Amino acid sequence: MEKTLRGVGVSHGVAIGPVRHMGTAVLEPAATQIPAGEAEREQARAKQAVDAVAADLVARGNLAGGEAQAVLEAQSLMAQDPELMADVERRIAVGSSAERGVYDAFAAYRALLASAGEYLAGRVADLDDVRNRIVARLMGVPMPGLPDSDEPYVLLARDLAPADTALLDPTLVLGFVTEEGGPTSHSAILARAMGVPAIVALPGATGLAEGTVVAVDGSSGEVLLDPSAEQQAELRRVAAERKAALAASSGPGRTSDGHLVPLLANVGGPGDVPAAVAAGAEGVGLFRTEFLFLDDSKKAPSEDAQLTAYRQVLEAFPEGRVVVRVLDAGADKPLDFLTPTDEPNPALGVRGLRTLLEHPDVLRTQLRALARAAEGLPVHLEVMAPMVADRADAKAFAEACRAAGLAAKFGAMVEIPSAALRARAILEEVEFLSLGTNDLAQYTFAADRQVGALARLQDPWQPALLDLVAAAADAAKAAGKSCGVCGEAAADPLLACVLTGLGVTSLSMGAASIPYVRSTLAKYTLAQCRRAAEAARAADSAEEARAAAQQVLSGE
Ligand SMILES: C=C(OP(=O)(O)O)C(=O)O
Ligand SMILES: [Mg+2]
Repeated sequence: MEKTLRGVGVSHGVAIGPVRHMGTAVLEPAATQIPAGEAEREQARAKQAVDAVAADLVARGNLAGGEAQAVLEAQSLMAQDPELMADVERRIAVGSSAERGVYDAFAAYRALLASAGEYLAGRVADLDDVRNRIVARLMGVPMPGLPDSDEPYVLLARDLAPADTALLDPTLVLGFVTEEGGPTSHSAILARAMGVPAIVALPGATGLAEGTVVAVDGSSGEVLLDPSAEQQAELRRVAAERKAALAASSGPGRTSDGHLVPLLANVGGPGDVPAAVAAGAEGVGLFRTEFLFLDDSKKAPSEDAQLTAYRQVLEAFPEGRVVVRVLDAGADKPLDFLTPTDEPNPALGVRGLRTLLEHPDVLRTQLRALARAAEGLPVHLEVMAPMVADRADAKAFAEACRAAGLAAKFGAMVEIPSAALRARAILEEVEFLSLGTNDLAQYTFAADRQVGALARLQDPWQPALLDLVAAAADAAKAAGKSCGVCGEAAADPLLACVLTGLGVTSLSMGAASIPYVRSTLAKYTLAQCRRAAEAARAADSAEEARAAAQQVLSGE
């Protein structure tokens, strides 16, 4: 294999460490019969695997402590259930292999649990996890799902779903490399939120052997295999220098001639707030509330649970601005209890605001929790709806906000081309716009944001996308209202200057990108940004637009 692989760098920085695969194996062992003479050996193998998994779960519980410890200890007891073990041994005695015996015995137990009332049925997922651990150990393959590692690693995956990424331990994941996904995929967004280097759309990434040491350069998109000690030292030195230079930039977002462009953070919950504050975010420009809903895909979190999470985020920015997006379920962020499963094309189906208008109780609970969370705080709360298509959508959302007694500004995300084209009408109903350039690119170019092969069309430098940004920003200016960008386009320092030139009034991004954008924006005047924007819009491709903007900015 080549020593250097190339993909699309989507989150800056350098990570060096061994790779661990996101396990994807379907753990159904073959149902072949074993000779009778091997039964005893297979039974011993099964017992050994069960004991090892049970001990491992207890050890992990001891490390984790708290509630997690109780869950892991309960799982360990499940693994060692005497009746379950007796069933495994019976199955092996009549010809099953150890792995198949475990698989079938757990299936029978699972059926019993599933039919034994709500509480026990809720334990089915825990049981499946125990079964997968034992079967994976017997088959000698990685566990499906997140890698089992106590050492920091670079995560390799075909792609990452929000449900996977919500469980990632930021102290263990040094960086991500995925085969699929574009710059706006959730793997990329999460990597930026965690501030770890990441590369997406790297064909063959999952072919790397488990444990291979790699150096991931999230700026260049390069993965170096087995880097020498000198190469590692050089990469670390360059990354540290870059970081120190960035740390030196501070203060509010502004051009060199003082035009203010507030730099806000994209967060998924209270856990992302410290990084946002540390990066000097002037507030939150996108609080993706769906991450609060991922813990239990069967129902929404209670009003009180939501209130606690919202309050924690609001309190972190006492005098600042916090823009909360109401639940954006569906398509790439499905929720069992809300998202239809029979849609031929979920990205074009009932998702975002459409889902909430079909489930007004969920919207009402969320808005009430937000209203209560903001009570008594000096924060400037703004609430916006995802996937607004037209004025009727904007009106329905504004009415729901008013009905919930929300003392906040109500806004609409512009992530469907129709909303950008008719921004003026939408602004009759709401007080601000926020451009979701990830979905706006997806719908403008009919290019699924999860498909790595279409990365060219998801590139936010596409002049057609810039035209739509300009249309929305112009309408907002005419109405005397604000129009921010909260899609990943805002995290690209050069593009951030172009967006400023197009008339965008704030930029919101993963916390780790804020210093990069701040230091680049501070180098140019508003007039230069405007000229760069004009040059980019006059181009015919994303590459030309980028080069044209670069030329304008570097030539002056
Ligand atoms: C900000 C956006 O929302 P999300 O990435 O969560 O769909 C967007 O679509 O640009
Ligand atoms: Mg979106």
